[in-house]
Amino acid sequence: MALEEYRNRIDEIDKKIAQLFQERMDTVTKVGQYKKENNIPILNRKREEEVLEKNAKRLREDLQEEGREFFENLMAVSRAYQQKIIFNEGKSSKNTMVSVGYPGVKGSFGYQAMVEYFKLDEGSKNYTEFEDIFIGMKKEEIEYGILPIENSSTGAINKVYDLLRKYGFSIVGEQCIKIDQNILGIPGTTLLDIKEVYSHPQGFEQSSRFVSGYSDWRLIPYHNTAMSAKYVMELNDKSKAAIASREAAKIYGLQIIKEGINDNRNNTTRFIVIGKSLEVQEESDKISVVFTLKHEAGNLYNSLRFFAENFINLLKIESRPMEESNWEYFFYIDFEGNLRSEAVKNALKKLEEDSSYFRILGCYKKMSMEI
Ligand SMILES: O=C(O)C(=O)C[C@]1(C(=O)O)C=C[C@@H](O)C=C1
Repeated sequence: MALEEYRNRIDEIDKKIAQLFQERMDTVTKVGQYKKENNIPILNRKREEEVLEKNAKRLREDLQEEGREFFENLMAVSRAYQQKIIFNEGKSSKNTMVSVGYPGVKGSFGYQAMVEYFKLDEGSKNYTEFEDIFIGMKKEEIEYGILPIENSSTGAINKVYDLLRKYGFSIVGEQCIKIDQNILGIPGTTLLDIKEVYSHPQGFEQSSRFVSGYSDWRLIPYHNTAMSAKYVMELNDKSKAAIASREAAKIYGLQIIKEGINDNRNNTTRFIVIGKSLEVQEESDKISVVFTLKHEAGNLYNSLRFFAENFINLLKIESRPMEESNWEYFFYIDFEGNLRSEAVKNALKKLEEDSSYFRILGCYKKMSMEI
């Protein structure tokens, strides 16, 4: 077949796709209208996953990856259209606009987590410190915030646990991000040129094995890994380097001097999405609570017993010191379940009775990440 004939064939196919696209967008508009009337958010991650699964299976095996990408983009276009046509009329309908605060700058892991979770970066705002996100929520600058809570190599991010309790916002979702740490420098830098390295303390800690091999390097803690990459780009000096992601190298025009320096190949950070209030949905399958117990023998054992008796699977326990009383703690517990389930209601009722302080932090969809 000649090129001309192939192009004619493509034109025919595109004609059909264009008709179907228009039909789909008209239907998407109706869904958008329904969502607006019923105060339902545009993004429905569960539905999108179903659409992707269903349609990938309809395709030949060698086309499934591309098919997923096609439908992912198609739904991103649908969402943007719903936003434009329905939610943006009369622009200031603040409660329907998703605006999210993330830590760091573009290219930070917080930024990546935000894009993954909300599937967009419009209406987002960056903040330097974790606490600034909580303050931004309080001042109603943003509706949601996304913050790292735990890393698979270095453990809990204590500051975020403390802020969660201090500000009283709720966890409404979570997102895991695979973390890669790299040595970045201006083009032409070699490992031997480097004298000073900038990164977030987490960046140093996650790459401690590699970094310990260069005892002459001065390690300078910085607000955020991507911000250190930006700073190194601005310094434009071969003796300065940053530890940050590949994404940050791309955004700030830096060269990757040494790739994948994180000690743990499966280095993953779990982020939580915080909102003003609880958002319990049918598919929510994880709950977080914080409580304190009277300082008496057997109290923690007794409270955890309520979970075992109700066959509830505990996922994580973390303790944080109470500033006002030495050697007493706030316990943060994550467990499987939905707040509407009887077993969960039973366990929480008993736990609340036994606690001197008790708060449900959130009930949201658990993100499992195979490694
Ligand atoms: O089914 C919906 O809830 C829609 O709004 C439609 C649609 C789609 O394009 O298929 C768009 C956005 C949602 O995140 C999920 C799916």
